[in-house]
Amino acid sequence: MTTEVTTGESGLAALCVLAQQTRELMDAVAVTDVGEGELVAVTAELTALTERLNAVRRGTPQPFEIGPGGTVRHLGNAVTGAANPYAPPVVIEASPEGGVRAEISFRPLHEGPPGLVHGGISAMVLDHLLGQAVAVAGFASMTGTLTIRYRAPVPYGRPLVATAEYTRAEGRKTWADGRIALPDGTPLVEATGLFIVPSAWLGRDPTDPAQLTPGDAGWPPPVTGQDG
Ligand SMILES: CCCCCCCC/C=C\CCCCCCCC(=O)SCCNC(=O)CCNC(=O)[C@H](O)C(C)(C)COP(=O)(O)OP(=O)(O)OC[C@H]1O[C@@H](n2cnc3c(N)ncnc32)[C@H](O)[C@@H]1OP(=O)(O)O
Repeated sequence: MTTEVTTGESGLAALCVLAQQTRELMDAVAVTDVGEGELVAVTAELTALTERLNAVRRGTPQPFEIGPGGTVRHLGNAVTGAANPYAPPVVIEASPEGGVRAEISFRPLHEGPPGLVHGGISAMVLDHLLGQAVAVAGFASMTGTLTIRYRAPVPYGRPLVATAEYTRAEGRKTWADGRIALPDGTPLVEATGLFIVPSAWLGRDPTDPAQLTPGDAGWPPPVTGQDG
C-alpha cells in the first residue's frame, strides 16, 4: 500500500474534502434506517478505511497557522475547521454593522431535545463567535466566563443567523455579546462572554512566526480575519 503524507495546499484541500465527506457520513449514520446486515457490512468497510487513515498520523489536529492571504487559519478547529469533520463548519465573516456574523444550519447530528439542537452545541458556537468578535477587535484571548440564555428552542434543518460583537475592555479583560437568531432577527439563544488575554501571553511578539507553535498557549497570533 502506498501512503502519502498530507502536505501543501493541495493536500490540505484534499483533507477538507475528506472531512466534508465524513460529515455526510456522520449525517447518514444519524438518520439511516437500513437493515442490520447493511449496517454490519458498512461498519466493516469503515473499519478498513479507518485503518488506512491511521497508517500515517500527525498526532494532533491541524494547528493555527497563517494561511494564504495572511489571515489566521485553523483547519482543525471544532467550530470553524474545514478539516475537522466534527465542525459544522461555521464560516464567520465581518458584519457590515460591526462585529462578526455567520449563517448556520444545524443538523440532526446536533440533536439535544428530540427534534431540537443541543444547548451545548449552541453554546460552543457562541463561545467561538464571541471569541472571534474580541479577536478581530484586537484582543485575541481565552474565554474566562460564558453566560448563555436559552430564550427559545433552536430548530435544526433551517437557516439561522449568529452574530457577535465586542462590547468593552478593561486591561486584559474584554467582553462580547452574541446571539443565534431566526433570519428575521428573533433571538433564540443569547450569550455574554468575558475573555481574558492570558498572563502567559504577555510580552510575546504576535508578529513573530517563530512563536507559531502548535499547542502553545503563549502564542497570540495577529488576527485580521479567519479562514476555515
Ligand atoms: C482558543 C483561543 C486561541 C486564540 C488564538 C488567537 C487567534 C484568534 C483567532 C480566532 C478567534 C478564535 C476564537 C476562539 C474562541 C474559543 C475560545 C475558547 O474556547 S478558549 C477555551 C476555554 N477557556 C479556557 O480554557 C481558559 C482556561 N483558563 C485560563 O487559561 C486562565 O484561567 C485565564 C487565561 C482565563 C486567566 O488566567 P491568567 O493567569 O491570565 O489570569 P489571572 O492573572 O489569574 O487573572 C486575571 C484577572 O482575570 C480574572 N479571571 C481569571 N479567570 C477568570 C475567569 N475564568 N472568569 C472570570 N474572571 C477571571 C481574575 O480574577 C483577575 O481579575 P482581577 O485582575 O483580579 O480583577
